[in-house]
Amino acid sequence: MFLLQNDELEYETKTQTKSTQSETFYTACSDLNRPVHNDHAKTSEVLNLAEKPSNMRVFTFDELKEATKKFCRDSDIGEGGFGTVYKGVIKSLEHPFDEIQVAVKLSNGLLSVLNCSSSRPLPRWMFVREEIRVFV
Ligand SMILES: Nc1ncnc2c1ncn2[C@@H]1O[C@H](COP(=O)(O)OP(=O)(O)OP(=O)(O)O)[C@@H](O)[C@H]1O
Repeated sequence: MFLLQNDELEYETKTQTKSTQSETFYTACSDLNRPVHNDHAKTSEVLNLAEKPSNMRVFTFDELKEATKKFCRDSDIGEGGFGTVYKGVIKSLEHPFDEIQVAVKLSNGLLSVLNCSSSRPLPRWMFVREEIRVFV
Protein backbone atom coordinates (compact mmCIF):
# COMPACT_ATOMS: atom_id res chain seq x y z
CA MET A 1 0.00 0.00 0.00
CA PHE A 2 1.35 3.40 -0.89
CA LEU A 3 0.16 6.19 1.35
CA LEU A 4 1.07 9.82 1.11
CA GLN A 5 0.86 11.27 4.56
CA ASN A 6 -1.56 13.99 3.53
CA ASP A 7 -3.86 11.43 1.88
CA GLU A 8 -3.29 12.91 -1.56
CA LEU A 9 -2.92 9.50 -3.06
CA GLU A 10 -3.72 6.00 -1.98
CA TYR A 11 -3.35 2.77 -3.83
CA GLU A 12 -2.43 -0.72 -2.92
CA THR A 13 0.05 -3.32 -3.97
CA LYS A 14 1.12 -6.43 -2.16
CA THR A 15 4.33 -8.33 -2.51
CA GLN A 16 5.42 -11.45 -0.74
CA THR A 17 8.98 -12.49 -0.40
CA LYS A 18 10.10 -15.90 0.70
CA SER A 19 13.46 -15.70 2.31
CA THR A 20 15.46 -16.76 5.32
CA GLN A 21 15.95 -14.88 8.55
CA SER A 22 19.63 -14.20 7.93
CA GLU A 23 18.89 -11.89 5.02
CA THR A 24 17.96 -8.27 5.28
CA PHE A 25 14.26 -7.62 4.83
CA TYR A 26 12.86 -4.37 3.63
CA THR A 27 9.43 -4.15 5.09
CA ALA A 28 8.34 -0.63 4.42
CA CYS A 29 9.73 -0.04 1.03
CA SER A 30 9.44 -1.42 -2.42
CA ASP A 31 11.08 -4.63 -3.58
CA LEU A 32 12.86 -2.45 -6.08
CA ASN A 33 15.40 -1.42 -3.47
CA ARG A 34 16.69 -4.95 -3.26
CA PRO A 35 19.78 -5.84 -5.25
CA VAL A 36 18.69 -7.34 -8.54
CA HIS A 37 20.26 -10.76 -9.13
CA ASN A 38 18.15 -11.81 -12.06
CA ASP A 39 19.61 -10.51 -15.34
CA HIS A 40 16.19 -10.60 -16.96
CA ALA A 41 14.92 -8.16 -14.35
CA LYS A 42 17.69 -5.65 -15.03
CA THR A 43 15.64 -3.47 -17.27
CA SER A 44 16.30 0.24 -17.37
CA GLU A 45 12.83 0.76 -15.90
CA VAL A 46 13.66 -1.31 -12.81
CA LEU A 47 17.01 0.35 -12.31
CA ASN A 48 15.50 3.82 -12.59
CA LEU A 49 12.82 2.98 -10.07
CA ALA A 50 15.44 1.43 -7.79
CA GLU A 51 16.93 4.85 -7.14
CA LYS A 52 15.71 5.51 -3.67
CA PRO A 53 13.78 8.75 -3.23
CA SER A 54 15.54 10.98 -0.74
CA ASN A 55 12.60 10.88 1.66
CA MET A 56 12.27 7.09 1.65
CA ARG A 57 13.07 5.33 4.91
CA VAL A 58 13.70 1.61 4.71
CA PHE A 59 12.91 -0.54 7.72
CA THR A 60 14.84 -3.77 7.94
CA PHE A 61 13.51 -6.88 9.60
CA ASP A 62 16.15 -6.59 12.34
CA GLU A 63 15.09 -3.02 13.10
CA LEU A 64 11.47 -4.06 13.41
CA LYS A 65 12.35 -7.05 15.56
CA GLU A 66 14.38 -4.86 17.91
CA ALA A 67 11.75 -2.11 17.95
CA THR A 68 9.05 -4.57 19.00
CA LYS A 69 11.40 -6.25 21.50
CA LYS A 70 11.29 -9.43 19.44
CA PHE A 71 7.52 -9.18 19.08
CA CYS A 72 7.01 -9.50 22.83
CA ARG A 73 3.70 -9.21 24.70
CA ASP A 74 4.63 -5.76 26.07
CA SER A 75 4.61 -4.43 22.53
CA ASP A 76 1.26 -6.03 21.65
CA ILE A 77 -1.31 -3.31 20.84
CA GLY A 78 -4.06 -5.33 19.25
CA GLU A 79 -5.36 -8.54 17.78
CA GLY A 80 -6.73 -8.74 14.30
CA GLY A 81 -8.67 -11.61 12.83
CA PHE A 82 -5.47 -13.04 11.39
CA GLY A 83 -2.61 -11.84 13.56
CA THR A 84 -1.14 -9.66 16.26
CA VAL A 85 -0.23 -5.99 15.93
CA TYR A 86 2.84 -4.70 17.77
CA LYS A 87 4.07 -1.18 18.44
CA GLY A 88 7.67 -0.22 18.08
CA VAL A 89 9.96 2.79 18.14
CA ILE A 90 12.80 3.27 15.69
CA LYS A 91 15.37 6.04 15.71
CA SER A 92 15.31 8.43 12.81
CA LEU A 93 18.43 8.26 10.66
CA GLU A 94 18.32 11.92 9.72
CA HIS A 95 17.60 13.25 13.20
CA PRO A 96 18.91 10.84 15.87
CA PHE A 97 16.77 12.41 18.59
CA ASP A 98 13.59 11.92 16.60
CA GLU A 99 11.61 8.72 16.83
CA ILE A 100 9.50 6.86 14.33
CA GLN A 101 6.54 4.97 15.78
CA VAL A 102 5.55 1.87 13.88
CA ALA A 103 2.63 -0.53 14.05
CA VAL A 104 3.75 -3.95 12.82
CA LYS A 105 1.53 -6.91 12.13
CA LEU A 106 2.72 -10.48 12.39
CA SER A 107 0.27 -12.95 10.99
CA ASN A 108 1.14 -16.59 10.44
CA GLY A 109 4.71 -15.73 9.52
CA LEU A 110 3.72 -12.77 7.35
CA LEU A 111 5.07 -9.45 8.55
CA SER A 112 3.97 -6.00 7.46
CA VAL A 113 4.25 -2.45 8.73
CA LEU A 114 0.68 -1.16 9.08
CA ASN A 115 1.57 2.41 9.81
CA CYS A 116 4.38 4.68 10.85
CA SER A 117 4.57 8.22 12.10
CA SER A 118 7.36 10.50 13.09
CA SER A 119 7.78 13.29 15.61
CA ARG A 120 9.08 15.32 12.68
CA PRO A 121 6.75 14.56 9.79
CA LEU A 122 8.06 15.14 6.33
CA PRO A 123 5.81 17.14 4.05
CA ARG A 124 5.51 14.34 1.51
CA TRP A 125 6.33 11.13 3.30
CA MET A 126 5.49 8.17 1.12
CA PHE A 127 4.61 5.00 2.98
CA VAL A 128 5.01 1.76 1.08
CA ARG A 129 3.44 -1.25 2.71
CA GLU A 130 4.85 -4.63 1.94
CA GLU A 131 4.02 -8.04 3.31
CA ILE A 132 6.91 -10.46 3.67
CA ARG A 133 7.35 -13.97 4.97
CA VAL A 134 9.58 -14.29 8.02
CA PHE A 135 10.65 -16.99 10.41
CA VAL A 136 10.57 -15.76 14.00
N1 LIG B 1 -1.73 1.83 13.38
C1 LIG B 1 -2.20 1.31 14.51
N2 LIG B 1 -2.03 1.95 15.68
C2 LIG B 1 -2.49 1.42 16.84
N3 LIG B 1 -3.14 0.26 16.94
C3 LIG B 1 -3.36 -0.41 15.80
C4 LIG B 1 -2.90 0.06 14.54
N4 LIG B 1 -3.27 -0.83 13.59
C5 LIG B 1 -3.93 -1.81 14.24
N5 LIG B 1 -3.99 -1.57 15.57
C6 LIG B 1 -4.61 -2.40 16.61
O1 LIG B 1 -4.56 -3.75 16.22
C7 LIG B 1 -5.88 -4.28 16.11
C8 LIG B 1 -5.93 -5.24 14.95
O2 LIG B 1 -5.65 -4.54 13.76
P1 LIG B 1 -5.78 -5.24 12.38
O3 LIG B 1 -5.45 -4.27 11.30
O4 LIG B 1 -5.00 -6.51 12.39
O5 LIG B 1 -7.34 -5.54 12.37
P2 LIG B 1 -8.21 -6.49 11.47
O6 LIG B 1 -8.75 -5.68 10.35
O7 LIG B 1 -9.18 -7.18 12.36
O8 LIG B 1 -7.15 -7.49 10.89
P3 LIG B 1 -7.38 -8.82 10.08
O9 LIG B 1 -7.13 -8.45 8.66
O10 LIG B 1 -6.29 -9.73 10.62
O11 LIG B 1 -8.75 -9.34 10.34
C9 LIG B 1 -6.77 -3.08 15.94
O12 LIG B 1 -8.06 -3.33 16.41
C10 LIG B 1 -6.06 -2.04 16.79
O13 LIG B 1 -6.41 -2.25 18.15
